[in-house]
Amino acid sequence: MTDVTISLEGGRQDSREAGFGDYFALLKPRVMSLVVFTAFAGLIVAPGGLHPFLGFFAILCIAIGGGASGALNMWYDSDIDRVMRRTQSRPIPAGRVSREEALGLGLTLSAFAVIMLWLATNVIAAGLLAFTIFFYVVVYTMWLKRATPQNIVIGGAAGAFPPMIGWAAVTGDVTLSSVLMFMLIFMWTPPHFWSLALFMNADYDKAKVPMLTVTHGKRATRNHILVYTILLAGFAAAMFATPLAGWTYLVVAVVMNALFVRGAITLWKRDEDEAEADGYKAEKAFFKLSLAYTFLHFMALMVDKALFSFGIGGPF
Ligand code: HEM
Ligand SMILES: CC(C)=CCC/C(C)=C/CC/C(C)=C/COP(=O)(O)OP(=O)(O)O
Repeated sequence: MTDVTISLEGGRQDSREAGFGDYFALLKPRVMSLVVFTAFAGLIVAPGGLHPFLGFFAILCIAIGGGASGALNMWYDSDIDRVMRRTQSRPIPAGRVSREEALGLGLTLSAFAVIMLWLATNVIAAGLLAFTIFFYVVVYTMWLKRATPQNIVIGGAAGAFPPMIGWAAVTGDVTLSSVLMFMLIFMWTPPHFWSLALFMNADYDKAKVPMLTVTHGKRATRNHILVYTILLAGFAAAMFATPLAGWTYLVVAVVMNALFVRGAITLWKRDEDEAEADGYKAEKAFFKLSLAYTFLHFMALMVDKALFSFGIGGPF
């Protein structure tokens, strides 16, 4: 373990020796938990089956690959992370892990995860994992994030691939059903992130990251959240008419989309004085709801798959 004591302007300097927890934090474990869960859902709802050991190993590879992409994101973004309050105590800006170590860890784990997934399952799943890491690190982090307020709309595709990877690990292909799961996350990402940006705007402003809240203001961001949430609700409802979804999905989709649209309308109606006065309560609640939204939709798809296998429900 290395003791890094470089001086980093703005970062919260911490010269204690780096421990396992610091290297683990580089993998963005909290965010990746939902990424891994959606990959797991893709694997479960795919037709056919994988030996439980191989299935577990495939999910482990996706988790390692996702974590590695988080480390590469932190390697490249250490200058931004040093400026933003939310990210200042991450291992690199805090001075506990060097950029070189994060780069080395990210590249090694990426290669390991892709090769192992290939050996354990197939080239399509491994290729998708490699492409996802590339998309998050190169397309989103290195290019779009600092270039355009559409950064997360396009870059969000990276976070939408994991269920496709899980599906491909079982079937070895990319089909309409796996693309539908991709689309659900792809359309969910903008409301998920922009609600957070509403109460984290000062950070992005300070770091000069062109998030929509910075370039077009919070009013425009609230309008965008509403439009994307309505589009998402339409798409989520239409997914009921596909063989992937059953009655559990329908119930979850109706409840969660009603709540999500209601939340988006609440955010749309609020002005900044009101939001500041109550500490962005509604925005924070909407962000939390966004996490439950994805978790429950994918959970419902898995429950329906189990019910189908008992002959209950059956594809619509
Ligand atoms: C480009 C797309 C995305 C952007 C820009 C984005 C941005 C963010 C940010 C800035 C946070 C706060 C992170 C922190 O804790 O420091 C966050 C939290 C989170 N995101 Fe996303 N996100 C994206 C896509 C996703 C995807 C695809 C998933 C999973 C399917 C996801 C799951 C989560 C979770 C679970 C948290 C909460 C972590 C916690 O408990 O602190 N995000 N997101
Ligand atoms: C399997 C695999 C490779 C999965 C990757 C999934 C993926 C791309 C998730 C995106 C999640 C995320 C935290 C984006 C944050 O944006 P940011 O990096 O701008 O956030 P930050 O400010 O917290 O660093």
